[in-house]
Amino acid sequence: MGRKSCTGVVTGAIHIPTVSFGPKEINTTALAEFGEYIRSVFPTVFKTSFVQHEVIGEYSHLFTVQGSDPSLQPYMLLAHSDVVPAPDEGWEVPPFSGLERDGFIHGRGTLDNKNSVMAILQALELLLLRNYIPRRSFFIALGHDEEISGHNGAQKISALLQARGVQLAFIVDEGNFILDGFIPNLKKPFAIIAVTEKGAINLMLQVNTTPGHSSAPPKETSIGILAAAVSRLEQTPMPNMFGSGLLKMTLQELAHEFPFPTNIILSNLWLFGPLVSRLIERNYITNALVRTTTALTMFNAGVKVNVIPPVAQAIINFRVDPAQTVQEVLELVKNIVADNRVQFHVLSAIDPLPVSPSDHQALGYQLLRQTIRSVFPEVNIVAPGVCIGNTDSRHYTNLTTSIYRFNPLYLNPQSFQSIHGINEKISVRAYETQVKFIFEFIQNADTDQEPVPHLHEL
Ligand SMILES: CCCCCCCC/C=C\CCCCCCCC(=O)N[C@@H](CC(N)=O)C(=O)O
Ligand SMILES: [Zn+2]
Ligand SMILES: [Zn+2]
Repeated sequence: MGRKSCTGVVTGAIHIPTVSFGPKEINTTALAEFGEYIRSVFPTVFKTSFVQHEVIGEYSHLFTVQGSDPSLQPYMLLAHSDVVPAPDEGWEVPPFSGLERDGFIHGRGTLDNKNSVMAILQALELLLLRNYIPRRSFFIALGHDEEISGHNGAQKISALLQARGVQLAFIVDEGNFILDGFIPNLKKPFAIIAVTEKGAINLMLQVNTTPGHSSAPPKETSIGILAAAVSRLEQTPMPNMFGSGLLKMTLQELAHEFPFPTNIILSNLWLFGPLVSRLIERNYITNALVRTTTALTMFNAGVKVNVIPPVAQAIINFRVDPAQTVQEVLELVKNIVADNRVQFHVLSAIDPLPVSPSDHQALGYQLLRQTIRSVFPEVNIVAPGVCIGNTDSRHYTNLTTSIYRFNPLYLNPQSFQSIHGINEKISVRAYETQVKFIFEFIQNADTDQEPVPHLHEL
């Protein structure tokens, strides 16, 4: 390890404002500084002969850790160094201070996702310092533009590895967590490994009308027409897809942890499915698990107080349920808006990602499960699920069919709100446990043992 303490390295990382502001706006100075920073705090990683380091797309980092046994298929760990903006307002401590107080490191990126960047490199640094030589090769890919698409980071790394003929056994990225307090009546935490992620559409709606003097307004303006259209969309949720999704499987795995009568209800979803799906959609977080969500995120109109606005534009961010496609959602949207004065411009669209295997033979899934059981022995349930956000891992479907999105951290509804929100923080203990998790995971990936079917209680 360099000159800094275990958590000191995170503090320093948070301090560098690697903010992705908009589609093409990144803080290149901070990203370059971040590159220098990781070199200084993880010297062993950078000087080890069997660890190759490359800078891709100017600010992303690819590490190739050459294992001693070429017969084992390599895997890849992902994380990203950029963060979303964080204006000072509402924060208990300035978001880029990286202050350590009361057992927590505070600041933007402590959960999303500098914690993973630093924990992966720190775990590798510690292993190398102990002269550990991995058997299975692995890659570490640290994107620099995940929050605005991953086109210059993850996408370029993916293309480069494909050109080199690399195929991966599996990928582990950010995504789901060990969830605590999301389901009423369920006191115990449970780990969800996301085996797919929702799709996304950024749709711009635009209305053009003839400008004129505001003293004699027309019956409807571009703002009024557009406001009515977006309001219809907000008031008309997309269909509840509960019956067709992975969530049913997740809930069945959780069933026996609930007290009576919830355990019976969840074990008999063929009967109680409609009731359960109505309960799930009542909460805004769990609602995101049963349908395509509709978020009105931007609205622009008007040029002057006394001018009838010629153009009004709104952007809507949809997160597409894995049981639907982008095309299906766009059809539904057009039917809901039902006004041909409203133009549709799809700014970007991604279909939901394929479902990765989670059976007994799925190496990546089983290694995660095994490491969760070892590092978090109090967590009884590990189940596959859906990631409601998008991750850099979506750019790597050309290299593997096994993509798992899991952060080895506890998450409660309050900390969930801090991601992209205010007062994002990580406890020192949680960060140290994340390092331990990766430290063990890398070693578990080197064991001979193939995942073996485990016995089920009868
Ligand atoms: C029965 C299960 C209950 C589960 C409750 C759901 C709790 C949700 C838990 C974690 C979700 C956290 C999502 C993190 C995704 C982070 C990735 C991200 O921010 N991506 C951005 C950028 C992008 N690439 O588009 C995004 O906008 O999605
Ligand atoms: Zn992230
Ligand atoms: Zn994010």
